Amino acid sequence: MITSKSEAGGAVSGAAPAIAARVLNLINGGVIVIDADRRIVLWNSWLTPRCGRAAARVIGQPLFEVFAALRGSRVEAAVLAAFAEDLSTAIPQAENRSPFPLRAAGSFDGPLIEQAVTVSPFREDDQTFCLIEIRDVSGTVEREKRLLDHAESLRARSYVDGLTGIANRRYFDVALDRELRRAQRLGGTLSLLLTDIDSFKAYNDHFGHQAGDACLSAVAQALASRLKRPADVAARYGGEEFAAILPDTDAEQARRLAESIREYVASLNLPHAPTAVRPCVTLSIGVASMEKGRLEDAKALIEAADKALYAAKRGGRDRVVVDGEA
Ligand SMILES: Nc1nc2c(ncn2[C@@H]2O[C@H](COP(=O)(O)OP(=O)(O)OP(=O)(O)O)[C@@H](O)[C@H]2O)c(=O)[nH]1
Repeated sequence: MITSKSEAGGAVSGAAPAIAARVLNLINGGVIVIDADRRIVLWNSWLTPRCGRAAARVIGQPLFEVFAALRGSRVEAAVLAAFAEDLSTAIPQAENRSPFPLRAAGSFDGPLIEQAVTVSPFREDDQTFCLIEIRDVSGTVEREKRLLDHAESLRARSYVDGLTGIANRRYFDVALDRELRRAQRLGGTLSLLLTDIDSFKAYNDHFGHQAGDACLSAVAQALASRLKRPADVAARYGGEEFAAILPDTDAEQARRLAESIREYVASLNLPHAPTAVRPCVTLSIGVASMEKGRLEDAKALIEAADKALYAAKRGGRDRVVVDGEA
């Protein structure tokens, strides 16, 4: 076998030109070489079924006439930099994912292939050429998108209470913190309701735990359905306790809303255990509102609402108590 040293120091056999031509057409990606006049001097067969043009039709043609869509694109800028400044460029995928109008092999109207494109200048026989490599990254992009969707759905699920379908405690903590800071920044108001199903132990003991779960779901839906503003948040705070975050709502408005929730749940007439205070499921609700200089952080607000809730329980249940009125 005849071998000689290549420019880069690799070994090249006498059969190299034939092998190189064969390999060029076996490469799983597009390879285009253009000369300083931007005319195509090399075109591999990967490109043919993806743009409907064989080498014979494009060799000698100006690249930016064959692909007019490339005019003004990052590819044109990279080609300019290659010839003018001897710069190689890997075109960031975030910018234009499909700079060349290429489609899946044999498809004439399918979606464009997502591409990773690199542009590299080189010199041969005192002339400058530019190598353009195109890789089909549609599969990688699709996998990336599926992973992102999956991560997003996991994240969303991590904020939802599995039993009732409303927001969970983790979401409540994040939302209360965010809304408190927003209210302080804008000088607005904010109220918090803490709600507890009355004598729920008796409910479970009488009807069984599964019926208890169904009752929790029904109360959660009832609570969520009474909150009409987009920024309101209904959350399961713990076992049989629920919370409502009410931005832009003062203590009096919050009391009225709490009363309407209490009345609505009572009106559902969900049968309760014989030992409960009422024959139907009822709620006790504690209300606390943020005030300037008082109840400004989540901990203080929750404690105040909890104290009001405790007062509602002590006062006989099935009632609303506003912080400070206990
Ligand atoms: N079915 C069901 N029960 C739950 C769940 N979480 C908490 N509980 C029950 O809720 C009941 C709460 O009981 P207590 O805290 O004693 O209060 P209560 O019986 O509601 O009485 P008051 O709050 O004083 O009116 C307990 O029996 C818990 O087991 C749940 O996810 N499903």
